[in-house]
Amino acid sequence: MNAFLFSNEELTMRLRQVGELRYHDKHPYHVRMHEGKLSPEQLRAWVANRFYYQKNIPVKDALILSKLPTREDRRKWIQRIMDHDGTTGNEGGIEAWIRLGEAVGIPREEMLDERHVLPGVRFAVDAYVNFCRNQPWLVAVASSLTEMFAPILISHRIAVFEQLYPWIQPEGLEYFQSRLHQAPRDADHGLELVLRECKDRRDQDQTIAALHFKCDVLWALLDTLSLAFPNMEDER
Ligand SMILES: O=C(O)c1cc(C(=O)O)c2c(n1)C(=O)C(=O)c1cc(C(=O)O)[nH]c1-2
Repeated sequence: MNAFLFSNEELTMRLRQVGELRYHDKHPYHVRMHEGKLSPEQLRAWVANRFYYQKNIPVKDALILSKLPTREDRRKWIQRIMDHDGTTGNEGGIEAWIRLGEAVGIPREEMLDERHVLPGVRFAVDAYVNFCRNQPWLVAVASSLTEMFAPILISHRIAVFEQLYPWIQPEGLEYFQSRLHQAPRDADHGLELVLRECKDRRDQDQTIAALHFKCDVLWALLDTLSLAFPNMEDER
């Protein structure tokens, strides 16, 4: 069976290919965002619904943390939870996302009580958390590897928000600024674990499938938003 094992380079390339084909930067909702074409209502809907993803990230990271085999692995992974939940002196990513909400005009309590979260978004995000709960840690870690593709998208998003959505208060963009250094670090660690732990071709295929699944989660989130907040041209 190991005669068919991919080299580390080949596996890395195949994981990257999943992103090239299926990452959510190619979804029409994102494409329109980056063309400056989302209405304030559509952009607010994206921020309020993505909050449900953001608040669940440290939950799924805690599930993965509980399965990691060594202290060294857990010490690195725990940083993700601190990045999102915050620590003394650093409010963390969830708070930063709430401030992004305020910067686009969503009151804090409306983010916290989840009144804008659509059922399909809830199902997609819950599926991701349950995937990480139920799958072996190698597979769950592989599903986080969309972070390999996030920095380019996020750096474009910062420029797009500044230039094409000048009504957004600039303080709101701090979340994205911090992801620019956090995401590559997380992606490097996630990839290191995957390359280290894949022992046979079945493991490798499962990691590719996990990344595929995760791209579907992100895609489903945007499909749900597109249905609930269609473009005016599509309505005619
Ligand atoms: O804004 C984005 O497009 C985007 C995408 C992703 C991603 O690809 O999963 C993450 C994030 N942001 C993000 O901010 C984040 O903290 C994050 C954690 C994870 C993960 O699966 O562990 N993905 C992402």
